[in-house]
Amino acid sequence: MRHFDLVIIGTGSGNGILDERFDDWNVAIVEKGIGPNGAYGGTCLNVGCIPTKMFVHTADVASAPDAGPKLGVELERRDVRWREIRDRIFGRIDPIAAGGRRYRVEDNPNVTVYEGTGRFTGVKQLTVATSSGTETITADRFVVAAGGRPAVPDIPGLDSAGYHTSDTIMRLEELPHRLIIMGTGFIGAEFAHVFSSLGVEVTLIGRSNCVLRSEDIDISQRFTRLAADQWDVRLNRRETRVERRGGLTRLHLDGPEGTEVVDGEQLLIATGRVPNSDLVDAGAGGIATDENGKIEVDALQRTSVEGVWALGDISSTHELKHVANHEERVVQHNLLHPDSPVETDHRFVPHAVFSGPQIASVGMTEQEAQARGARYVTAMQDYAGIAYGWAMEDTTGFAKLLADPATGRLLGAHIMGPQAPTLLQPLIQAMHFGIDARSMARGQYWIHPAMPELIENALLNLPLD
Ligand SMILES: Cc1cc2nc3c(=O)[nH]c(=O)nc-3n(C[C@H](O)[C@H](O)[C@H](O)COP(=O)(O)OP(=O)(O)OC[C@H]3O[C@@H](n4cnc5c(N)ncnc54)[C@H](O)[C@@H]3O)c2cc1C
Ligand SMILES: NC(=O)c1ccc[n+]([C@@H]2O[C@H](COP(=O)([O-])OP(=O)(O)OC[C@H]3O[C@@H](n4cnc5c(N)ncnc54)[C@H](O)[C@@H]3O)[C@@H](O)[C@H]2O)c1
Repeated sequence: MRHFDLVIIGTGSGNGILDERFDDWNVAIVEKGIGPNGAYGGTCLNVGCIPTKMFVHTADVASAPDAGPKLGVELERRDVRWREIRDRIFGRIDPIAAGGRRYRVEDNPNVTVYEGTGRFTGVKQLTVATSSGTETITADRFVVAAGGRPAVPDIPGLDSAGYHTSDTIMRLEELPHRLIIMGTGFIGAEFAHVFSSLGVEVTLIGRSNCVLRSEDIDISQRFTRLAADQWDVRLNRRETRVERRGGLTRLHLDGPEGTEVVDGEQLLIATGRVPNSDLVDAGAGGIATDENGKIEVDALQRTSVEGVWALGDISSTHELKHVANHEERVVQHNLLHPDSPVETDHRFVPHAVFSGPQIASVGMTEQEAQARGARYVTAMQDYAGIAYGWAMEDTTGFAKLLADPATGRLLGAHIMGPQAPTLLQPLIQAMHFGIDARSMARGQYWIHPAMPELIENALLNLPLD
């Protein structure tokens, strides 16, 4: 049985742990391969953040004609060359994944890469099934960075009818005329924007009464209205059955007005993700998981087994790449410096939804502030009320801030509209570094007439004590 100083399971954020400081460590990396091609490098690079945002940018360009008429410009989207779009994106990504694999396999003499699924078969003992057989390895330290996978609901007929998830939808051979998307969270909202901008008719199915229901109430209500203007949005629905007939997938639903059927050439399931703790058989390794299957970690990212760390989607409540990367840096430090460990900082975790419009958020939503009994005031600022908003003729975007009225400290910030993620960044900075709203608004210049004036005005609108 080969024994290592360190075994890392998963090459998403886990891959980033190793640098030259580990050159004299004997390390094994275990990776089963992700996506349709069994790629190296995890979700974000191959089937997540990066390709989706490359499609989103293309979609934004493709939807530019929609903004023309109100500015007195008539534009036309004449042709969408789907295969060219797809192949440009994966023509860039696939070689990066292959290069990452090659680097570890060929250029890291201290690293052994096992290409197969690893399952714990004892405490600090992993059995890996590779194409050349099964091998059991042990190590002083393990990092479990095995991420998650799309959750697929149990609906009669779904398996035989066939479906896509975010792992496969971006590699379609042809654009469908109609696409059904099940799930109104991040992935549903982003792919609805991507495909509708490329000319596909999108039907979006949700169980609750709004789209992006975890967002601040004002954001999700406004977004739900805007979604219904662009897509066939069906809320408060339950799926009862799926069938495939005559080249179409037919989804049977129960809703407020009884039963109904929607159809489309393709069906995308976007109903959340499940952690891969079952795939690694965390339990057999003595590693405690919670009721959602997430590996339990403390502030140092340690699991219930001494010498076993976990990071990213398999353990974090925030399924976001910047969080996985932060946790990876914490684990890296703690492996290298066991006598002076550092803690993960999850105080102000931002996120963005790259849909149409874009959304970005950090800190408390108003409903969370109410539930926690926090003392807070709010301020709203429409894009329509700033000079750059006039230039864009924006009528729907806004920023909403929550702050402590006594200290002026920001509690939450939520933006919906053009460049929302970029506009949010200074507010994240203010929250991290404890800059109060008044100092932030009046302690610096704001470029005129640029979009961040949205933030300046929102800050000034806060009714502080
Ligand atoms: C469509 C989509 C879009 C996204 N967009 C964004 C975005 O814009 N911004 C953002 O911040 N986040 C985004 N995310 C989330 C982000 O991709 C994840 O939070 C992040 O990639 C998680 O990284 P990780 O290292 O925890 O896991 P992963 O990157 O998933 O890595 C886990 C690796 O472990 C391997 N593995 C699993 N089980 C085993 C096993 N038993 N043996 C061997 N190997 C195993 C897997 O093959 C995988 O390669 C998106 C996710 C999706 C699905
Ligand atoms: N821009 C980004 O940062 C980004 C983009 C994509 C994904 N992600 C990450 O990936 C995670 C997964 O994305 P997601 O959109 O799949 O999950 P999500 O949790 O955002 O949304 C899933 C939605 O599906 C609903 N749902 C569950 N079962 C359903 C069913 N049977 N029928 C209809 N709806 C159902 C849920 O109620 C929820 O609203 C996100 O939570 C996010 O952390 C991030």
